[in-house]
Amino acid sequence: MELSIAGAGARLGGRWVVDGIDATPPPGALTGLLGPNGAGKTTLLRLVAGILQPGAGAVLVSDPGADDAAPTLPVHTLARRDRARHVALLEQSSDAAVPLSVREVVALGRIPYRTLWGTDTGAGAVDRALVAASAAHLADRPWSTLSGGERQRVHIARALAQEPSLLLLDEPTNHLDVSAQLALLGFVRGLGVTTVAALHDLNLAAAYCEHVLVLSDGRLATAGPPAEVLTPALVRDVYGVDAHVLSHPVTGRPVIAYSPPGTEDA
Ligand SMILES: Nc1ncnc2c1ncn2[C@@H]1O[C@H](COP(=O)(O)OP(=O)(O)OP(=O)(O)O)[C@@H](O)[C@H]1O
Repeated sequence: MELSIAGAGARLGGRWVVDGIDATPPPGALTGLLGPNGAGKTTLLRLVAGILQPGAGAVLVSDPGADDAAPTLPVHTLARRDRARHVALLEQSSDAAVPLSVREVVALGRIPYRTLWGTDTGAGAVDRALVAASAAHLADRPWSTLSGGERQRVHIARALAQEPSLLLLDEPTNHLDVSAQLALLGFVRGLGVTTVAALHDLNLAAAYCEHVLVLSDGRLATAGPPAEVLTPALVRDVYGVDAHVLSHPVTGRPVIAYSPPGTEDA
């Protein structure tokens, strides 16, 4: 699905917490949404998901039913069921204790596909999603007994079971161990689905994202391929941290080496 964010803004609590964002994440690729705490990443994801209506500008997507791929449709005007079929938002996980098994939680992602008779035509989607999120071994466990990282995998599986054409992930690597972080982003990148993921780890973004959007104080500070965007000046300006940007010896991707405060002056 093609996505175009055109001057989008959101006003919450009497101020513009997201302001005048213009961005076109590349279709079919993984875009990283970066920025310090409170920069507006979650709010922008909610705008893009269509669950928050922009107070200014628009978020446009291509019409899921049309051949023309140009993004012309304001996402918040999609019928609820269409939106639920095409757009998946993985929010920062809640710890609600629901009396469901893992498989039942993942199957919640299939609700938009149920017919009037309660049948789902996407046989196997739940199993495929469980495997993709490295959660197949958890399928029969009660949800309430899972660890934080296991729950995160199940949340991801539920979003994947939706088989969306626009995937929005809010800190998807939260709680995951290094191996699971790499596996998840590698998998998502390989999906070929337009994906926007809020990430705090600049090195993960540098390693896996084709494109990054950097927010600062609700505005778009810069956007582009990680190798062009993730410079020492950017890390200094947006995060207030000194850093060196190295080149990964194998992949050639940027590696950010942070300097603890005071060490650059020594
Ligand atoms: N409902 C709301 N009412 C008032 N202010 C809000 C509301 N929701 C978010 N904010 C404020 O908007 C700003 C952006 O919040 P948002 O959650 O989008 O940031 P974020 O970049 O996702 O942050 P983090 O990295 O800490 O998760 C913050 O200052 C936050 O306090």
